[in-house]
Amino acid sequence: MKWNKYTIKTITDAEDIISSTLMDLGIEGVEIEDKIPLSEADKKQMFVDILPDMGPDDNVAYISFYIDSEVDAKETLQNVKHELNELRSYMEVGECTIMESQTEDKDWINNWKQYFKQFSVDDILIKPSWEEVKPEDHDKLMIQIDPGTAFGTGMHETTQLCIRQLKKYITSTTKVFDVGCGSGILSIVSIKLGATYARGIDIDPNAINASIENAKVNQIPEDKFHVEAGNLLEDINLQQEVGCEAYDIVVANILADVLIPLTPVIKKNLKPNGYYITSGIIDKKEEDVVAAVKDNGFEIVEITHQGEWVSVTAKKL
Ligand SMILES: C[S@@+](CC[C@H](N)C(=O)[O-])C[C@H]1O[C@@H](n2cnc3c(N)ncnc32)[C@H](O)[C@@H]1O
Repeated sequence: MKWNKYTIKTITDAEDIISSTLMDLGIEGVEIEDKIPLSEADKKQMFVDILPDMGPDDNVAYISFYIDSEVDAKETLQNVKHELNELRSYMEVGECTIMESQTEDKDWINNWKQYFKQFSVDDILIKPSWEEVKPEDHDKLMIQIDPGTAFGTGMHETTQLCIRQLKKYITSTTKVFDVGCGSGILSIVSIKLGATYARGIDIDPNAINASIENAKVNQIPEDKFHVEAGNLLEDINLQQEVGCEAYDIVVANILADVLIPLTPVIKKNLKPNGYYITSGIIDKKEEDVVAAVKDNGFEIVEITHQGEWVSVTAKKL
């Protein structure tokens, strides 16, 4: 299916009202480009730690929407122009010119799937649920993942760093707490490696559905894996509910800026001598995380690297 792309040039202050006006006109999904830096909350959710320099905010914003090229867009465009003129009568909306272009043939929701191919982390095969296992991989430990819109195909360096550390410390009696579970990949790998139980939490509600579905596809028994939505950093009830000194391993693949304040919380959840496996740390922030971990009474066991990413594994003393 080909799509016509319509891009409105406006100003940042008018982004919200124009977006909701477009939605009121039945346009589903808009794309906004501007130079406003991401908020701290956006950065955590999107797993972006260090932002490219975009230059100063020039107050210009572009709002794009898409219409199936086979559908007559004349009436919709007339309505859009009419509503933009209405807005202009009582607020500043900038130029509000509309540029038109045609996009490639794309399935916006599923397009990323062409880049997710099966791959191995040592002797663990991680494959999209829609691919077949190649004959040469039949003796590997197989994990099937469909992350949907949650984070966690396993292809990211930080996920692989965590998997390699989990392999070193999981035994048949290990209970794992997977903080920021995303697709559930680290919990599923833990149970497949022999852990007796895994508990996942994530602030992203999409992650919960993805984790439940992925656990089913990987035949994880229901009593071995529980997952729920929540913010471990801010929800004190959740911190207590997940259990004090309840886990042999806490794995947290989250940004350094979240890991640092999360470390004293996680210390309470870990059993004495338990392992704290972290990643999501960009190399420039390695020292900050190491310092926070040591300050909270952990002993650093190992620091591993892949590309520009770092994993710090520590033991609760
Ligand atoms: C990089 S992803 C990791 C996903 C998966 N564990 C993996 O290794 O591929 C980080 C996840 O942490 C979640 N997250 C960020 N801050 C959190 C918090 N305070 N409490 C719980 N989850 C959080 C995000 O929503 C995101 O799904």
